[in-house]
Amino acid sequence: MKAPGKVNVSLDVGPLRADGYHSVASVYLAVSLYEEVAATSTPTPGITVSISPDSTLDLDGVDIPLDGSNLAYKAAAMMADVSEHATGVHLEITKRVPVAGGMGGGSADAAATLLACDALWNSGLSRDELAQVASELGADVPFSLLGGTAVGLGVGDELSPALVKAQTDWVLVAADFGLPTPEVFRTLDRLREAEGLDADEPTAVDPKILQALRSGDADALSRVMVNDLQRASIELAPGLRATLGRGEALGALAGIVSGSGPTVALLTHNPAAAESLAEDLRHYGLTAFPVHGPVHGARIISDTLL
Ligand SMILES: C[C@](O)(CO)[C@H](O)COP(=O)(O)OP(=O)(O)OC[C@H]1O[C@@H](n2ccc(N)nc2=O)[C@H](O)[C@@H]1O
Ligand SMILES: Nc1ncnc2c1ncn2[C@@H]1O[C@H](COP(=O)(O)OP(=O)(O)OP(=O)(O)O)[C@@H](O)[C@H]1O
Repeated sequence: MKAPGKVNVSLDVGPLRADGYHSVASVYLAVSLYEEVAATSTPTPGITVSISPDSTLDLDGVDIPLDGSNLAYKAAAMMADVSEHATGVHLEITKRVPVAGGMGGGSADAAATLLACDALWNSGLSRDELAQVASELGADVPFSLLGGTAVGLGVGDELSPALVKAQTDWVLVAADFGLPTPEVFRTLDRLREAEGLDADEPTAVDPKILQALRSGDADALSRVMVNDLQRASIELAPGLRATLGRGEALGALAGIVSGSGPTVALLTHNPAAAESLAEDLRHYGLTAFPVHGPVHGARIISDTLL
């Protein structure tokens, strides 16, 4: 199975709730950077996980747990609980999405694992039931199952698909460090508190963002994309400001920190512009991937469907 990473084209963050989460209003875009998960039955019961980085991703010094705290492991354990024919299972994850990068890489692993175990054990869960399990695993997991373009409300898990056929072309700049999502949210709360600002409850996304995405108008999109978490990510990693500036100086229409960061997403006019911007950024020693969106959510790998 493969599942995509995401960029939040807009992310409006409300106040901290009693459950430790923040309500959000976000436009999610699934992009063409995929995680892969192969699930195979094992003769002994239990769940094992192995990770093999794709050649495009440097995992040196990156800590990914292989035990019960791995999101893919958790996904398999939840599927085993509801599947009559569950067996032992080995999950082999091929990583391409930067780890702790704000692109929902672990969430993509979880989404791919849900489908892989569903197929392996014939769980009989409906797509809605799978989405329910997904939302128990994390705020971003339901979107990785769904893919495409969607508006996310609640904590990001209440999704409404947005009919977007037009493609937008981006360059993702991966950092050589991660940012823990909870710390980025906490930093935003702290910055707002220091300013004496009370965040409004987000209830809807700016319709201009969906209009720009639907018409594939990258210039219009570049004027309206926004991420409330960006300033918190920059507070924790001030070098991100330079990455955004570099991207724009080299011709990106606009740049945005993806989700909780530190990956930066740079918007371009077309695939050729994305290729050439990525090439230019590599000359500055940056890790840059040209991608496009929207792409499909978690699904069986088939080259003809790429
Ligand atoms: C930043 C985003 O990636 C934007 O799509 C998501 O909001 C984060 O989604 P995620 O990583 O799947 O988040 P989870 O694993 O569910 O939550 C991790 C932690 O992030 C914080 N969190 C997450 C989502 C949210 N709406 N409000 C939060 O405050 C909470 O501290 C939570 O304990
Ligand atoms: N399958 C997994 N892949 C990567 N990290 C995982 C996985 N399972 C658990 N983790 C842990 O979760 C942390 C965040 O992982 P992930 O790559 O999903 O972050 P992220 O992309 O920033 O998430 P999001 O955008 O959803 O906030 C990692 O630092 C790692 O310790």
